[in-house]
Amino acid sequence: MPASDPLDPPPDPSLDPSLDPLDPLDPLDPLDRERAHLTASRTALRTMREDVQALDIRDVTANWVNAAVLEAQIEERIKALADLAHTPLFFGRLDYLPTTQHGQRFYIGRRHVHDGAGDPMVVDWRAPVSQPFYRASTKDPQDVRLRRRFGYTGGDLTAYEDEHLTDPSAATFSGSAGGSRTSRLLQAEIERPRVGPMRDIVATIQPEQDEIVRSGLSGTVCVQGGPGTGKTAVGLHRVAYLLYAHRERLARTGTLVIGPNRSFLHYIEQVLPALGELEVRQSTVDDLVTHVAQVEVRGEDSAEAAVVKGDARMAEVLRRALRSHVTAPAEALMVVRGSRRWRIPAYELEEIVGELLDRDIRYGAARDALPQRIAHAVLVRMEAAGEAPDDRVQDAVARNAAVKAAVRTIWPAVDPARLVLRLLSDTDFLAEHADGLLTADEQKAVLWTRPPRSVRSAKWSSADAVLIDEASDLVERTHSLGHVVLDEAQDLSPMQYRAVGRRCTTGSATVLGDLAQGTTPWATASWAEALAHLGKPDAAVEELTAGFRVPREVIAYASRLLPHISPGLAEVHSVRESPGSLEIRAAASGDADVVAACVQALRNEGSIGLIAADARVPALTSALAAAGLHPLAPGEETTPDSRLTLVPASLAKGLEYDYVVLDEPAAIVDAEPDDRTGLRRLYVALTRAVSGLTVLHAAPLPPQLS
Ligand SMILES: Nc1ncnc2c1ncn2[C@@H]1O[C@H](COP(=O)(O)OP(=O)(O)OP(=O)(O)O)[C@@H](O)[C@H]1O
Repeated sequence: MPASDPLDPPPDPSLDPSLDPLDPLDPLDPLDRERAHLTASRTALRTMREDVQALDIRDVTANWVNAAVLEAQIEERIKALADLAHTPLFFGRLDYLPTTQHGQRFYIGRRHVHDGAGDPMVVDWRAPVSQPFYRASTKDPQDVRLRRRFGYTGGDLTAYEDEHLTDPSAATFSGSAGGSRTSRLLQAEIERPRVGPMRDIVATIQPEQDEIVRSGLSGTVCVQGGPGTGKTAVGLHRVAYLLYAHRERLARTGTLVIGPNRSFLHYIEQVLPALGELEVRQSTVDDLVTHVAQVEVRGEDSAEAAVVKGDARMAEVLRRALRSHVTAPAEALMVVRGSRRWRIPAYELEEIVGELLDRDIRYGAARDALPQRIAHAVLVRMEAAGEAPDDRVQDAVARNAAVKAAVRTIWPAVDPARLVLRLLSDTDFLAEHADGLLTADEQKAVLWTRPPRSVRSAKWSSADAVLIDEASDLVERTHSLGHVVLDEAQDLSPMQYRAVGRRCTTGSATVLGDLAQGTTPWATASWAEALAHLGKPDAAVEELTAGFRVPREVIAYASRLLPHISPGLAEVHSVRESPGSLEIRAAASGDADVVAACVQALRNEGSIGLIAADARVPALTSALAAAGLHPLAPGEETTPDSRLTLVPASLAKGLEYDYVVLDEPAAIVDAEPDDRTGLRRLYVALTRAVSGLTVLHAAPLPPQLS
């Protein structure tokens, strides 16, 4: 584009090296200068979009298919170049020392913007040149002289904050709001009311989080972190980073985010699109496996049965049961071709079968290979008899009716769901294959008391679907993706880890969780074990301990439970400067007090979560309705007009609200099969609040809290 093009952005004073923004004699106010750069960047972005819109593809595409593909790509590009009013184009700036990057200045934003000459006006936060924005410090300035963060109100640039990384005498943070030892913009971001879905943290990713976000694609990372340490946020930003750094490879192989339930997935689903990534699938483990198993989950297991079904020993039971379908041939095989007959004796067939069983290949692949192996044996005989058969003859023999019939008997097709159905209904079949693996009691626990008639009529449980998934993988290898993020991983059973692991056998994973928040009877006891089941025993385990959600006083209160639920685990240290509020009240008049506490919480700005034991939800719904309050369900998006959510304790994990009213802690503990699980559930519920927590109790509080 010529320099005189009227669409060229106006000259940008912030990039004029003769004007130093830090020079007290500079007549321009730094904020005005930055606003001018913002305006110029927006104009440049508009021009980029208009350039794409004006592309004429008639002459460059040979046929309509290519044209349609190209048009779709252009549409995507136009969408990606939209200027969203409430998403600032840049949130930071780096001024390098003259020794590096030619002393250049870079504005850091969610996407790359360049001017008419192709020079960057905003660089993508994921570009290597942006990394010091997240990692540099006065101890290690990484050749950066100045780091500047910007504050926005609505879409307007209203504040900035500087760190002079090479000047030890400067106040740690200085800027339009004055000097401070901690970042006021970070504090403001953390304390911003939480109405709406989860949002990105791209402007304020912390150094230890950034290390995880930017770690390489080839390795699996496991992150242990207490409530609110940013595990989910880090996992999602890691996906965005990997898609930037390895776009082509991941476009081919695919990326998947796994969350604990659909309400959680609804809550997080906007983060990646906000970062410009629209192509990432999000799913629960249940959805993943039922899709493959092609069964519906309609049943529920007792805790005892689910623990056994989720145990890794079941993988071996299934393997044995599947292989038991292979039978040694009883008699010789006769193959007739033209006027000749070829006889393969039983012992030779047995050798072929034995060799296939010894090789570590899938049941289905071995079954597919068997006809060719038999045909080969026939060919050897033909050659010995002086014939000169070629590959076509071998193929024809492999398709011979007698060979096919032999394969059907020796190596029959097995339907994975039917196999599991039989294992769970046929006492003898289970006993035969679980011998030495499961005790008699364990076998009894998994057997159906009233076996279903068919796969379709069976009331499959979640754990059953995972068994079918395992069996399917034994028959046919599961397709592996390039990268899988597994959130709230601590709740998975060994068999579920295996199900996730086979979806990234040739790729890598990011495993996120908190051992103290494990609330399933099979919850993970150690990450080393979990990673072994996942098939990534060498993964690095990182720990995050800085808390960005829960106020100091509240996390200290909840942490009283830690020695009882996960001894040895580090307590979260809240980075929140403002104290937040914690109130613990004995409620005299039951539900009326809870409703009153919600009404009071609604006087504050932001979202309100009323968390209660699942069984209390109907009564509380009625009590709220009587007061004219109609709460949302978890995962439904809060809006400025509808800010109250009634959260059954079983669905609270991963979610957060500005103010939380916690109903009857003892009921939350009692609803679980054992004390430790109950206290863990309570720990989750106590750690959902961003600004204030009110605990109401009619029954005595669990003694571990005192
Ligand atoms: N660097 C950061 N800057 C600003 N906010 C952050 C940062 N890191 C995390 N947060 C915020 O802290 C809150 C908690 O983060 P997140 O939900 O990712 O934590 P978590 O470790 O997954 O918590 P839980 O264990 O409870 O699921 C979110 O609102 C997130 O946006």
